[in-house]
Amino acid sequence: MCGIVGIVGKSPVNQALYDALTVLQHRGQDAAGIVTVDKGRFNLRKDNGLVKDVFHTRHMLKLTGQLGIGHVRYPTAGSSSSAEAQPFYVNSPFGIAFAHNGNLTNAHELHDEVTKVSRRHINTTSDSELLLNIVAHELQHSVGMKLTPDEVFTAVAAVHKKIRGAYAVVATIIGNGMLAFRDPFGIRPLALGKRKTEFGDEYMVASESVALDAVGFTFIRDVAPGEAIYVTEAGELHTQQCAQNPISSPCIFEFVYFARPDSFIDGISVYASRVNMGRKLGKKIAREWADLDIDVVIPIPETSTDVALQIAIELDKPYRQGFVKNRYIGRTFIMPGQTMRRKSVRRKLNAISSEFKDKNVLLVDDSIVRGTTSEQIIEMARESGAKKVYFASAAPEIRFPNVYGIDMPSANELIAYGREIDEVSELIRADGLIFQDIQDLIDAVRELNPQITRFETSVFDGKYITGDINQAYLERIDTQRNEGAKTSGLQTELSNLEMHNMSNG
Ligand SMILES: O=P(O)(O)OC[C@H]1O[C@H](OP(=O)(O)OP(=O)(O)O)[C@H](O)[C@@H]1O
Ligand SMILES: NC(=O)CC[C@H](N)C(=O)O
Ligand SMILES: [Mg+2]
Repeated sequence: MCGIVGIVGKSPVNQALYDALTVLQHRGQDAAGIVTVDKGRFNLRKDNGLVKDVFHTRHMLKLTGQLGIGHVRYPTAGSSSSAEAQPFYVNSPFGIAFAHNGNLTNAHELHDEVTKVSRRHINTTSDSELLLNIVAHELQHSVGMKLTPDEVFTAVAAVHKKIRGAYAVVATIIGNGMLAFRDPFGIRPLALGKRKTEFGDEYMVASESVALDAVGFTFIRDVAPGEAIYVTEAGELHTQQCAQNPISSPCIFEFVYFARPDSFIDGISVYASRVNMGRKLGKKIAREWADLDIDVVIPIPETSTDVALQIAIELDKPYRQGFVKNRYIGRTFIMPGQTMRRKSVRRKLNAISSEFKDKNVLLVDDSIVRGTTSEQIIEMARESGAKKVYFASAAPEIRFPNVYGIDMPSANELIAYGREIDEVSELIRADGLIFQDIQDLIDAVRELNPQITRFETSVFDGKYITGDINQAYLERIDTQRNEGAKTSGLQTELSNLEMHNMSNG
């Protein structure tokens, strides 16, 4: 998952973009970037690293201008090279800088079209650079130096027809304004906000509403699936539905893991959805494990805490913080390699022995993906003297690869792939393992906005909402992006030109 943000302001936007990216950091820890527009020029700073490490005072001082966009990256295509950090740039038409959250599922076909038909140069292996060039190609049909909202929306409508997959996008177009749009299924989130100033209204889009809160913008609404938002440099807001058959189908994994609990996505409080997940899973545990002697419920920080507390309430058992999280280590699941992820679990979490000694503990996590966390945490609980260690997952078994912006390209790497629950339980060495039912997960989220009739749930049921995913595609992404490919160098570290990028020095 990546995080994107864009602001058309009435005063310098560099600090607000930076602050917004820091609260979107949980969506991508690999690279960060900001582009601002000032006097008809782009100022760009992007590099691998966390927001606080990428932007130093000397960069911030150069990021002048009242319009800009930003990105935090978690790679799902191409490599982790700094050359694939976003925003990306093309010089024609007008000069466009661009940031994307999601993953295109027809990138392979699009590459041929962009290079051979449009004769555009693609300098990286990132699907986002391709998407930028498709947007640029469609905007090329406009006339004159000032885009009309109609021309912008016609271009977005044409882009929707060409591309498949998940995309929430923000772009700045020199001399014109800021464009943002969301795919026709609304798989990835995008929120729109506004701030009133004495000089007029400022507009902002961001992956999560929490970014609006952090910089003092008021949430207006979610960008609708398929909709485009165009804000001119002067601050006029234009919106239009640009997709033919938009059907809201948000990614359910945003609610399980990705998003911050204080965000609202498509009218749903992420926090409330997690409390609901805890309520439903707690009831299932009470039903199916009635004879189990659980002494205490312990969350695996950080994302599962809201779920675990509600499970403890349902079971009428004490809730204790048995693990302390090192606040200086980021999320382990979105780290780029399995070696790094494995090492980080113990550096990140440490047990408070007294909470485990001679107790039967129920550990709760939001999800079990590769099993990296659960296996090590159960071992830590036992080392701390736990008698029995039971494990509950707020999400169902994850058995299918993700193709929409979550880096789970290979079924073989998923611990529940091809395995029954008791086999997974044995592998992670739990005394008992229980998963949320898929329908309960859907209900937990949907109850908070019944207008949404379906969710993107492919990692649990293998039903890919865009309808274009076949075995050949899954095999291709597996070969390109599985652990072996990443470590054997098949995914070459590009050291290509980082054009228009401020250096580290
Ligand atoms: O089965 P795995 O492959 O280990 O993946 C699942 C784990 O990874 C995530 O935690 P993470 O450390 O990324 O972030 P968090 O602090 O938000 O829980 C998630 O919350 C689970 O704990
Ligand atoms: N997680 C994402 O949204 C990734 C965006 C894009 N596919 C990239 O790899 O840079
Ligand atoms: Mg976790």
